[in-house]
Amino acid sequence: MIFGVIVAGGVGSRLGADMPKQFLKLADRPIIIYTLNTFLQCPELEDIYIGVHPEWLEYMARLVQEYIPEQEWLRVHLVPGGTERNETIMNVIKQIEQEFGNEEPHYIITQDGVRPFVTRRLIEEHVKAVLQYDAVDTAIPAVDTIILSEDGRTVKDIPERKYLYQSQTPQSFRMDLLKNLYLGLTQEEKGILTDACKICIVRQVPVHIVAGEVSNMKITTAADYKIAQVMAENGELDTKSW
Ligand SMILES: C[C@](O)(CO)[C@H](O)COP(=O)(O)O
Repeated sequence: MIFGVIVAGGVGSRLGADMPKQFLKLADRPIIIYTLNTFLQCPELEDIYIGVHPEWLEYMARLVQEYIPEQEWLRVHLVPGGTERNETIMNVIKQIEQEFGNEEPHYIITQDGVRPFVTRRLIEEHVKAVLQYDAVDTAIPAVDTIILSEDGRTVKDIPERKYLYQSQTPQSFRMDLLKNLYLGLTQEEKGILTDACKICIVRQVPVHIVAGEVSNMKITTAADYKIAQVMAENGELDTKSW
Protein backbone atom coordinates (compact mmCIF):
# COMPACT_ATOMS: atom_id res chain seq x y z
CA MET A 1 0.00 0.00 0.00
CA ILE A 2 1.05 3.60 -0.51
CA PHE A 3 0.51 6.25 2.17
CA GLY A 4 0.91 10.01 2.33
CA VAL A 5 2.93 11.27 5.31
CA ILE A 6 2.72 14.97 6.10
CA VAL A 7 5.47 16.18 8.41
CA ALA A 8 4.19 18.93 10.69
CA GLY A 9 5.90 18.21 13.98
CA GLY A 10 7.46 21.62 14.54
CA VAL A 11 6.23 24.12 17.13
CA GLY A 12 8.55 27.00 16.30
CA SER A 13 7.63 29.82 14.01
CA ARG A 14 10.52 31.67 12.39
CA LEU A 15 7.74 33.98 11.21
CA GLY A 16 7.32 35.43 14.67
CA ALA A 17 3.68 34.26 14.86
CA ASP A 18 2.13 32.77 18.01
CA MET A 19 1.50 29.39 16.39
CA PRO A 20 3.48 26.96 14.20
CA LYS A 21 3.62 28.23 10.63
CA GLN A 22 1.70 25.26 9.17
CA PHE A 23 -1.40 26.55 10.99
CA LEU A 24 -1.25 30.13 9.69
CA LYS A 25 -3.84 31.03 7.10
CA LEU A 26 -3.38 31.48 3.38
CA ALA A 27 -6.51 32.99 1.86
CA ASP A 28 -9.20 31.53 4.13
CA ARG A 29 -7.64 28.23 5.23
CA PRO A 30 -4.63 27.05 7.25
CA ILE A 31 -1.53 26.23 5.19
CA ILE A 32 -1.53 22.56 6.20
CA ILE A 33 -5.11 22.10 5.02
CA TYR A 34 -4.10 22.84 1.40
CA THR A 35 -1.25 20.33 1.64
CA LEU A 36 -3.59 17.70 3.10
CA ASN A 37 -6.34 18.42 0.57
CA THR A 38 -4.01 17.84 -2.40
CA PHE A 39 -2.86 14.53 -0.91
CA LEU A 40 -6.47 13.47 -0.28
CA GLN A 41 -7.22 14.04 -3.95
CA CYS A 42 -4.82 11.24 -4.94
CA PRO A 43 -6.73 7.95 -5.07
CA GLU A 44 -3.43 6.01 -5.27
CA LEU A 45 -2.82 6.91 -1.61
CA GLU A 46 -4.55 4.61 0.84
CA ASP A 47 -4.53 6.96 3.83
CA ILE A 48 -2.75 10.15 4.87
CA TYR A 49 -0.80 10.32 8.14
CA ILE A 50 0.10 13.67 9.69
CA GLY A 51 2.90 13.86 12.27
CA VAL A 52 1.98 16.69 14.63
CA HIS A 53 3.64 17.96 17.81
CA PRO A 54 1.80 16.35 20.77
CA GLU A 55 0.73 19.80 22.05
CA TRP A 56 -1.00 20.57 18.73
CA LEU A 57 -2.75 17.24 18.08
CA GLU A 58 -6.15 18.39 19.34
CA TYR A 59 -5.88 21.61 17.37
CA MET A 60 -5.04 19.68 14.19
CA ALA A 61 -7.97 17.29 14.81
CA ARG A 62 -10.32 20.30 14.99
CA LEU A 63 -8.92 21.68 11.71
CA VAL A 64 -9.59 18.36 9.97
CA GLN A 65 -13.21 18.42 11.20
CA GLU A 66 -13.66 22.03 10.20
CA TYR A 67 -12.12 22.00 6.73
CA ILE A 68 -12.07 18.44 5.40
CA PRO A 69 -15.28 16.82 4.11
CA GLU A 70 -16.63 14.22 6.57
CA GLN A 71 -16.38 11.37 4.03
CA GLU A 72 -12.57 11.80 4.06
CA TRP A 73 -12.07 11.83 7.86
CA LEU A 74 -11.34 8.10 8.03
CA ARG A 75 -8.43 8.54 5.60
CA VAL A 76 -6.71 11.06 7.89
CA HIS A 77 -4.63 9.81 10.84
CA LEU A 78 -2.85 12.02 13.35
CA VAL A 79 0.34 10.76 14.99
CA PRO A 80 2.41 12.48 17.74
CA GLY A 81 5.56 13.93 16.21
CA GLY A 82 9.08 13.24 17.46
CA THR A 83 11.91 15.57 18.42
CA GLU A 84 12.86 16.18 14.78
CA ARG A 85 11.53 15.38 11.30
CA ASN A 86 12.98 11.88 10.89
CA GLU A 87 11.78 10.86 14.37
CA THR A 88 8.33 12.07 13.32
CA ILE A 89 8.52 9.95 10.15
CA MET A 90 9.60 6.94 12.27
CA ASN A 91 6.61 7.45 14.60
CA VAL A 92 4.33 7.41 11.56
CA ILE A 93 5.98 4.25 10.18
CA LYS A 94 5.41 2.53 13.53
CA GLN A 95 1.75 3.53 13.44
CA ILE A 96 1.29 2.31 9.84
CA GLU A 97 2.88 -1.03 10.77
CA GLN A 98 0.53 -1.36 13.74
CA GLU A 99 -2.52 -0.62 11.62
CA PHE A 100 -1.61 -2.33 8.33
CA GLY A 101 1.05 -4.90 9.32
CA ASN A 102 4.39 -5.30 7.56
CA GLU A 103 3.95 -8.52 5.58
CA GLU A 104 3.57 -6.71 2.27
CA PRO A 105 5.90 -3.82 1.38
CA HIS A 106 4.45 -0.37 2.03
CA TYR A 107 5.55 2.92 0.50
CA ILE A 108 5.39 6.44 1.94
CA ILE A 109 5.20 9.76 0.11
CA THR A 110 6.49 12.25 2.71
CA GLN A 111 5.67 15.95 2.45
CA ASP A 112 6.44 19.11 4.41
CA GLY A 113 3.20 20.47 5.86
CA VAL A 114 4.46 23.95 4.93
CA ARG A 115 4.62 23.27 1.18
CA PRO A 116 0.96 23.95 0.34
CA PHE A 117 1.57 24.46 -3.39
CA VAL A 118 2.43 20.79 -3.94
CA THR A 119 0.64 19.47 -7.01
CA ARG A 120 -1.11 16.23 -7.86
CA ARG A 121 1.36 15.88 -10.74
CA LEU A 122 4.24 15.74 -8.26
CA ILE A 123 2.52 13.25 -5.97
CA GLU A 124 1.50 11.01 -8.87
CA GLU A 125 5.03 11.03 -10.32
CA HIS A 126 6.31 10.04 -6.88
CA VAL A 127 3.85 7.17 -6.64
CA LYS A 128 5.14 5.76 -9.94
CA ALA A 129 8.80 6.45 -9.16
CA VAL A 130 8.90 5.02 -5.64
CA LEU A 131 7.49 1.68 -6.84
CA GLN A 132 10.38 1.51 -9.30
CA TYR A 133 13.28 3.07 -7.35
CA ASP A 134 12.46 2.64 -3.60
CA ALA A 135 13.86 6.09 -2.69
CA VAL A 136 12.89 9.30 -4.50
CA ASP A 137 13.65 13.00 -3.99
CA THR A 138 12.19 16.11 -5.64
CA ALA A 139 14.60 18.78 -6.87
CA ILE A 140 14.90 21.95 -8.92
CA PRO A 141 18.18 23.20 -10.43
CA ALA A 142 19.98 25.78 -8.27
CA VAL A 143 19.71 29.24 -9.82
CA ASP A 144 22.00 31.00 -7.37
CA THR A 145 25.69 30.22 -7.06
CA ILE A 146 25.98 28.07 -3.92
CA ILE A 147 29.01 28.67 -1.73
CA LEU A 148 30.50 26.44 0.94
CA SER A 149 31.63 28.08 4.15
CA GLU A 150 32.57 26.38 7.40
CA ASP A 151 32.59 29.50 9.57
CA GLY A 152 30.05 31.76 7.84
CA ARG A 153 32.77 34.39 7.27
CA THR A 154 34.94 33.05 4.44
CA VAL A 155 34.16 31.08 1.30
CA LYS A 156 35.80 27.65 1.37
CA ASP A 157 34.53 26.44 -2.01
CA ILE A 158 32.12 27.20 -4.83
CA PRO A 159 30.85 23.90 -6.26
CA GLU A 160 30.04 23.91 -9.99
CA ARG A 161 26.43 25.08 -10.24
CA LYS A 162 25.42 22.67 -13.01
CA TYR A 163 25.70 19.86 -10.44
CA LEU A 164 23.67 21.62 -7.73
CA TYR A 165 19.94 21.36 -7.10
CA GLN A 166 17.58 22.43 -4.35
CA SER A 167 15.71 19.59 -2.74
CA GLN A 168 11.99 19.82 -2.00
CA THR A 169 9.34 17.38 -0.91
CA PRO A 170 7.70 14.96 -1.72
CA GLN A 171 10.44 12.55 -0.69
CA SER A 172 9.29 8.95 -1.02
CA PHE A 173 10.55 5.61 0.21
CA ARG A 174 9.91 1.92 0.53
CA MET A 175 8.98 2.04 4.18
CA ASP A 176 11.02 -0.90 5.51
CA LEU A 177 14.12 0.32 3.64
CA LEU A 178 13.97 3.78 5.22
CA LYS A 179 13.22 2.41 8.68
CA ASN A 180 16.07 -0.10 8.67
CA LEU A 181 18.58 2.41 7.31
CA TYR A 182 17.58 4.96 9.97
CA LEU A 183 17.80 2.41 12.80
CA GLY A 184 21.34 1.58 11.64
CA LEU A 185 22.62 5.18 11.86
CA THR A 186 24.85 6.41 14.68
CA GLN A 187 23.76 9.43 16.77
CA GLU A 188 26.45 11.44 14.98
CA GLU A 189 25.05 10.46 11.55
CA LYS A 190 21.51 11.28 12.72
CA GLY A 191 22.77 14.68 13.88
CA ILE A 192 23.65 15.84 10.34
CA LEU A 193 20.31 14.94 8.72
CA THR A 194 18.19 17.79 7.39
CA ASP A 195 15.86 15.57 5.39
CA ALA A 196 14.97 11.90 4.92
CA CYS A 197 16.82 11.32 1.62
CA LYS A 198 20.12 11.87 3.42
CA ILE A 199 19.38 8.69 5.44
CA CYS A 200 19.80 6.81 2.15
CA ILE A 201 22.76 8.86 0.97
CA VAL A 202 24.88 8.25 4.10
CA ARG A 203 24.46 4.51 3.45
CA GLN A 204 25.15 4.86 -0.32
CA VAL A 205 21.59 3.85 -1.28
CA PRO A 206 20.69 5.51 -4.62
CA VAL A 207 17.95 8.14 -4.61
CA HIS A 208 16.05 8.89 -7.83
CA ILE A 209 15.08 12.51 -8.66
CA VAL A 210 11.66 13.76 -9.77
CA ALA A 211 11.65 17.28 -11.26
CA GLY A 212 10.25 19.72 -8.72
CA GLU A 213 8.45 23.01 -9.24
CA VAL A 214 9.63 26.49 -8.25
CA SER A 215 6.13 27.16 -6.93
CA ASN A 216 6.43 24.19 -4.53
CA MET A 217 8.08 26.53 -2.03
CA LYS A 218 8.59 25.89 1.69
CA ILE A 219 7.11 28.62 3.84
CA THR A 220 9.88 29.23 6.38
CA THR A 221 10.39 32.98 6.78
CA ALA A 222 8.13 36.04 6.97
CA ALA A 223 9.22 36.88 3.38
CA ASP A 224 8.15 33.38 2.20
CA TYR A 225 4.78 33.88 3.86
CA LYS A 226 4.25 37.18 2.01
CA ILE A 227 5.19 35.57 -1.33
CA ALA A 228 2.84 32.65 -0.58
CA GLN A 229 0.00 35.09 0.14
CA VAL A 230 0.50 36.75 -3.25
CA MET A 231 0.63 33.33 -4.96
CA ALA A 232 -2.58 32.33 -3.16
CA GLU A 233 -4.30 35.53 -4.36
CA ASN A 234 -3.20 34.64 -7.89
CA GLY A 235 -4.94 31.27 -7.75
CA GLU A 236 -1.85 29.05 -7.33
CA LEU A 237 -3.42 26.90 -4.59
CA ASP A 238 -5.26 23.72 -5.51
CA THR A 239 -8.83 24.35 -4.36
CA LYS A 240 -10.57 22.31 -7.07
CA SER A 241 -12.31 19.99 -4.61
CA TRP A 242 -13.80 22.87 -2.57
C1 LIG B 1 12.92 18.30 3.37
C2 LIG B 1 13.27 19.68 2.93
O1 LIG B 1 12.09 20.38 2.60
C3 LIG B 1 14.11 19.59 1.67
O2 LIG B 1 14.47 20.85 1.24
C4 LIG B 1 13.97 20.47 3.99
O3 LIG B 1 15.21 19.89 4.28
C5 LIG B 1 13.14 20.62 5.25
O4 LIG B 1 13.79 21.45 6.17
P1 LIG B 1 13.13 21.94 7.54
O5 LIG B 1 14.29 22.37 8.36
O6 LIG B 1 12.39 20.76 8.09
O7 LIG B 1 12.21 23.07 7.21
